[in-house]
Amino acid sequence: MEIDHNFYMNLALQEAWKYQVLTYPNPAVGCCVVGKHGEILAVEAHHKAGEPHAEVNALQKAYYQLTNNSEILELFTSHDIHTFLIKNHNNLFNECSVYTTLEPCSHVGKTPSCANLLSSLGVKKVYVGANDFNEEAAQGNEILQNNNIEVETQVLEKECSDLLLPFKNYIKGRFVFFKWAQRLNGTFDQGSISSAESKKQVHLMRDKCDLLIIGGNTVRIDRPTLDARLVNGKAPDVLIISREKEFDKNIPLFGIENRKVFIADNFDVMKHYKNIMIEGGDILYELTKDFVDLYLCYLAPKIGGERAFKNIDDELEILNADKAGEDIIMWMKKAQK
Ligand SMILES: NC(=O)C1=CN([C@@H]2O[C@H](COP(=O)(O)OP(=O)(O)OC[C@H]3O[C@@H](n4cnc5c(N)ncnc54)[C@H](OP(=O)(O)O)[C@@H]3O)[C@@H](O)[C@H]2O)C=CC1
Ligand SMILES: Nc1c(N[C@@H]2O[C@H](COP(=O)(O)O)[C@@H](O)[C@H]2O)[nH]c(=O)[nH]c1=O
Repeated sequence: MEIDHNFYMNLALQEAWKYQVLTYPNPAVGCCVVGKHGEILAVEAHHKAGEPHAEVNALQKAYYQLTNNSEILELFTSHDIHTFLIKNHNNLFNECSVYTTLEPCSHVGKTPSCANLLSSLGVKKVYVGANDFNEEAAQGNEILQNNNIEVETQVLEKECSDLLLPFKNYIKGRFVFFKWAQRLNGTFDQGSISSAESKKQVHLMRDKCDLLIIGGNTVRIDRPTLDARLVNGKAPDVLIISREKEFDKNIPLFGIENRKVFIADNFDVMKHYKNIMIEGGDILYELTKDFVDLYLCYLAPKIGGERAFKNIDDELEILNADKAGEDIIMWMKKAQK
């Protein structure tokens, strides 16, 4: 395998996708710090809005790799890590390169500016995937260049832009993704399919989304709860898509405090929500295909079940594939025809 700039950027991308959607309303971002001999010092991502950016997490780990000083690992806020690095860097990063999927931020918001931090540390070169189109945070490249840091842009630009698709939609007002679990023979029915790790990931996503859409039949068959209990998270509001008006109110999803449940044969209520997850089968897939932005499939190494996605003639493009426990997880968008 050729170890080139794309190789390092790919590591940053792969790490960032693990937190896709979980950084809402922030973008998913990854960062890789490389030492003077090409050795990987850190591969990190932004985990959650309000917490350190990918660059800060990666520089924290890289500092530890270079110094073995574990004091820095005891710091958790972006502000504390910035302050520590600026005070203690001792020009350690002068020969290091930094690969970041998104232009380092220029503005001081909930966290200090990453472009300023990289400038203060005097890193050798910064490789950037996609430029920031969020006007508030853009101009990071310019700050770096004004501080004599070499900057190379558009490294794996298409892949880094795809990573930002949810964020672009948050900014426009609404992001919708369709998630389902299936077996190797394409079936999605008859109970538990996913690994424990996948189920935990799905609960992290439920915790972050504000509306969960589900089919009427699923509610009648599964009698689901649709909360985020595996991660002690909050339960999203629920929209049941159905031709029926009434459901058995003893079904656990109706018993969750502070949750709204809508029952409708249309999607109008979506206009009040910004981060929407659909958990559905083939019928819901057809009903929602005009407005779904991304698809997320958990593929389990199992065979069984009965109902599969049939009579659907669609092509999707895989944007990222990873493992979640025993399952393969795939983020996809509609293929350009
Ligand atoms: N593996 C996974 O990730 C998932 C699996 N499932 C499984 O799928 C099975 C249930 O599938 P099903 O609910 O059919 O599939 P879908 O998730 O595709 O939901 C479709 C629902 O839409 C409603 N519907 C159909 N046509 C219309 C219409 N024209 N207007 C409004 N509503 C309409 C129906 O509800 P109604 O009949 O009330 O009108 C139907 O139940 C269950 O076994 C469940 O466990 C479900 C979700 C995710
Ligand atoms: N079986 C299955 C899923 N099924 C979805 O999860 C719902 C059950 O949610 P809850 O009652 O909160 O546990 C169910 O109705 C269906 O929408 N999802 C997955 O990620 N993997 C799985 O294997």
